[in-house]
Amino acid sequence: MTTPILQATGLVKRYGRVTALAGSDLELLPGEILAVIGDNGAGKSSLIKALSGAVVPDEGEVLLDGEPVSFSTPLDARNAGIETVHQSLAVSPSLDIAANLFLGRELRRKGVLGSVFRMLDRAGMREEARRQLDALGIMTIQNPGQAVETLSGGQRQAVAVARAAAFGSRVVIMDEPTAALGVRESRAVLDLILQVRDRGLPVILISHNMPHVFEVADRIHIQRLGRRKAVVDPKSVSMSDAVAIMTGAMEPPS
Ligand SMILES: Nc1ncnc2c1ncn2[C@@H]1O[C@H](COP(=O)(O)OP(=O)(O)OP(=O)(O)O)[C@@H](O)[C@H]1O
Repeated sequence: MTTPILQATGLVKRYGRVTALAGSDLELLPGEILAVIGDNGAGKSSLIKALSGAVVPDEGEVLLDGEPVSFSTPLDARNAGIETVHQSLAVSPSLDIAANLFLGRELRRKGVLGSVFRMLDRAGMREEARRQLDALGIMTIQNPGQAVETLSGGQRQAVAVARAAAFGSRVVIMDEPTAALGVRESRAVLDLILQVRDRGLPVILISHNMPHVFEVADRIHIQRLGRRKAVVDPKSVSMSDAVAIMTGAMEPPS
């Protein structure tokens, strides 16, 4: 059997009396897009937060490439190669695209200018940003020096996805990346997600949008009442059956 890139077993997360995760498992295989679907409150966000270091689970284990890991902060997860694109976009509108791509890990100038005077290598960052955006085929962005506040919602989302793709060395997690987008912008972001996968990075995609999920996912993890209820193959399960399993109207196929 292939070793999952990212695996969670028996995750429990309680918030006071609410149990958000009641022993949840998850497996992300190399090179796949794993969609995570579930009704409101099923524990999707809590699951993703536990995998990305945003919450520390009360119980359970997370394995990265088969090795146990414990993330106390999102930075721990990032340092381990797990990049997360959150629902509320963490882009800084007044900064330009290149600066956004490198937010928190800016390139410094070589020599004392960088090491002592902490001067930023702006030209280097723009060049690298251009390279990343080109690699992801975001041709609509002409100039990496453009301020993010002048971009459309889809272009901003593309910048966030590009950042995750650029720095996520092992896993990219996307929480509702198309939720706020129009048809054309959603299309561009879905294409980006496919490109990230095709470049060899596995992706976890949380979405309520069933057509999007069925279009891009290799497997679909169905979360229900804080647990993984089933994993289904979008090629052999219909959208209505997936929704029925998600809401409890139908038992998953054994
Ligand atoms: N910080 C918190 N404090 C208290 N309860 C919380 C907190 N975060 C989540 N919960 C509760 O945990 C349960 C699972 O929430 P979670 O956000 O993980 O579900 P979800 O599947 O992502 O839902 P949605 O699709 O609505 O975003 C819910 O009952 C929620 O109210």
